[in-house]
Amino acid sequence: MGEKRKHITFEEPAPAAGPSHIHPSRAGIVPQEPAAKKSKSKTAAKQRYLHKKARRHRVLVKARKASAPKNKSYQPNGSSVANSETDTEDSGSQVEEPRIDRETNAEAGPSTLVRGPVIPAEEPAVPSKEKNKRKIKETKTVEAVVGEEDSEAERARRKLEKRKKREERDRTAKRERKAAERAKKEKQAKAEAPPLLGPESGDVERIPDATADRLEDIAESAEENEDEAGSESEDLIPPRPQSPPPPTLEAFPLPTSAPAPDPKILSRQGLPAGLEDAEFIDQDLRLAVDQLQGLSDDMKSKLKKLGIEEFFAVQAALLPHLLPLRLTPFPFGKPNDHLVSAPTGSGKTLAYSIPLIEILRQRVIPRLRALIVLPTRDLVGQVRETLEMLAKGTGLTIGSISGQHSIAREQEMIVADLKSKLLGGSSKVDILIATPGRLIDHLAQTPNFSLQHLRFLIIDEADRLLNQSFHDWLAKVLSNVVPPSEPIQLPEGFVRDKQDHIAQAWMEYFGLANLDWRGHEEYPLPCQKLLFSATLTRDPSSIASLHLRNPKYHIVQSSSSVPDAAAVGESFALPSTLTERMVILPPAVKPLNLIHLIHHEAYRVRGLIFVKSVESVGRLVHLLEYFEEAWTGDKVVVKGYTSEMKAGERKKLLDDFAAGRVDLLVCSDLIARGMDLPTVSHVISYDIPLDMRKYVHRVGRTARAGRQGTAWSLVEKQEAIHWKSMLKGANHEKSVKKVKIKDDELKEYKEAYENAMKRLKTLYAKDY
Ligand SMILES: Nc1ncnc2c1ncn2[C@@H]1O[C@H](COP(=O)(O)OP(=O)(O)OP(=O)(O)O)[C@@H](O)[C@H]1O
Repeated sequence: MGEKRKHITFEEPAPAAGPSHIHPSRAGIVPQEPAAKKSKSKTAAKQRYLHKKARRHRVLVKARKASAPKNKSYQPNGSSVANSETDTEDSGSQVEEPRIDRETNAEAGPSTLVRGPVIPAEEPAVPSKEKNKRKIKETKTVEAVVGEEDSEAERARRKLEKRKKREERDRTAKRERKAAERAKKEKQAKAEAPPLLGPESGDVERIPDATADRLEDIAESAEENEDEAGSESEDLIPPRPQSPPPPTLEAFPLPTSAPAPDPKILSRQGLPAGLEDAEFIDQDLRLAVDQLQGLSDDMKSKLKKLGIEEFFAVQAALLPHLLPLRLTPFPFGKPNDHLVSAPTGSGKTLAYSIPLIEILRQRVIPRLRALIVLPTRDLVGQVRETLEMLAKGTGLTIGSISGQHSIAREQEMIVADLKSKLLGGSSKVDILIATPGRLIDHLAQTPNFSLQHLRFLIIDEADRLLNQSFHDWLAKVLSNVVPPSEPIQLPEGFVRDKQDHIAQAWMEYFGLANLDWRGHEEYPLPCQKLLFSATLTRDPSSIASLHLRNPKYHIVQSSSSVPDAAAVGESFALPSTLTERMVILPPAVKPLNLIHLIHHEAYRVRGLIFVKSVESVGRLVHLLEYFEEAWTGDKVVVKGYTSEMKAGERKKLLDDFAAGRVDLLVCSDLIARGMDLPTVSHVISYDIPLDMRKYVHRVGRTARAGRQGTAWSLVEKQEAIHWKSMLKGANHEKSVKKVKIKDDELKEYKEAYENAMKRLKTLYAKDY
């Protein structure tokens, strides 16, 4: 490359006559060869190269001008030009022309120019390559001058000038854009860059980014101009050194909400210590009845008679905690309270019934020592049956108060002495099963009904009961568990026995009755609280009101589900033997789809159909009955089960259902919770449940005690979003499979269905 340049430079001064002002050795010129020897094409190439070089030279000159002191602008030939000619960018191209003219006129002809610029003495030494460039530039200038005499050339020049101006404007805009970007980058770098290391640390001194960028820009502009090789006389005005534009005002930060508190922390707030660390129990855990320590032989044989050979997970986990305890925990220890969350049908009833019987059977005199609270009358009846089976032969008495009988009748059943005023109360029963409403009634109205001897307080379906106030039933119960320290009014002849309020029987049994308790620390209440549900709440506000003592939290769930002990609210666990399906459909085709499911899916098996209201129960039962009458195929027996029916009627219906005399029960959520109907193989939510908790309890009426079961949900199209988000919120969306029932599958039922619909319309038209 260097060699080539030498050749070009050598040829350049050829047309010039007269002495050169530059010494050949300074300009890097080698002795001249005859021009005739060069080929034409080579000459053209050289010419183009010279143009290019000349342009570069002008760039350099202008850059110097821009950086020269104000009063004196740089002239390649060393002369001064008035500032007015040079201090605007636009004037840059104009400057070039007068200079050329002046040079042409002032100097003695082109030959003077060919000699090239005279480098002022004070100028720093210019490298020989640079000198070559200057020489080439001068050659170019001569050509321009000659061309100017030609009018065509003049027009071309003006055109060129215009173009140059336009391009200059573009370049200026680009430079400004770049300057703004650079300023932004600098600012960012300043904010982010670690402090620069000093030279003493061995680092190479860094060029400030801004300077480096600036140099890059100049080089880039030059490159851009070089790329425009076709342009005859490109005149690049180098960008003026610019100070970075003033920083733009920073925008005010957008308001941001404070980060949400960690749910784990939230869940712990207000929770008694011990509830943070739940014990997770695999649903598949089993324990042989014979292997359980502390179980009486009597109980073992009873269980075996009931067909129970091994304990389910919830029982295997809880019984070892409860059985070793005694009738009187004090002074042998303070019993822990327990919260148990286990799937529907997993055997929670036996998990608390067995220890209750095993511990209370040690008692000498009857006192009310266990209270079980349940939300519905039906459940009270169901649990009572279980306890009576287990209590046979122990001498323990089971009672229930749920409004099934009058209050007077119930009083007679549960209290031994209704007349005397007894500080320790009087009880006919050892275990009482109650609904909260009726319990409050008895606390307020029944003489000698006292909870002060309670050894166990059991709340089944705890999430529902804790969420319902029932005249503040829980606070009232808890205040009655604590015996009054002083009797308000003693009946005549009543002698106050200060130990009376602490279950005299066990005090005597352990030789504690005659102890002088003065000066002793108040002994702890023996009442142990056990809470159960398939959807147990851990809402701190509900839990706090229970005043739990050293509580332990047990969660039974399938091994595949991810345990989240710190999850706020409820934990949902469904039976692993449950199959879940959903059909998303327009409301108009719901009845026909239901009919298809009944006959295709659930035919000859027991099923529950849940609807949203008592009124809906009646209407759907009518429709299905009419359909079955019109239907020529196999028939199913459908009945409604509502709270409006008498207790006896309901009981009879459940018996018929259990015996297979009724195939399907259309019901509201009345029997969604806790009811143990072993023959239910299908649950159909004709109207979807409003929340996940209700869903879990509904579908939990099937797939109980390890049996298989299927749950169908008919979801109307407009409900689909809510439905899906409900499942998603409980992390359950993948468990419910979506199914589409094709029109073809419905065809066969259409005639009978239309017939039934006509009759239904006639019936309801009569009613209104
Ligand atoms: N170890 C066992 N072996 C066999 N069957 C059992 C065992 N334990 C309980 N069962 C039976 O399982 C069924 C369901 O039990 P239970 O009603 O106690 O369930 P649950 O957990 O209370 O359900 P829900 O949450 O719906 O109230 C009952 O019929 C019961 O007799």
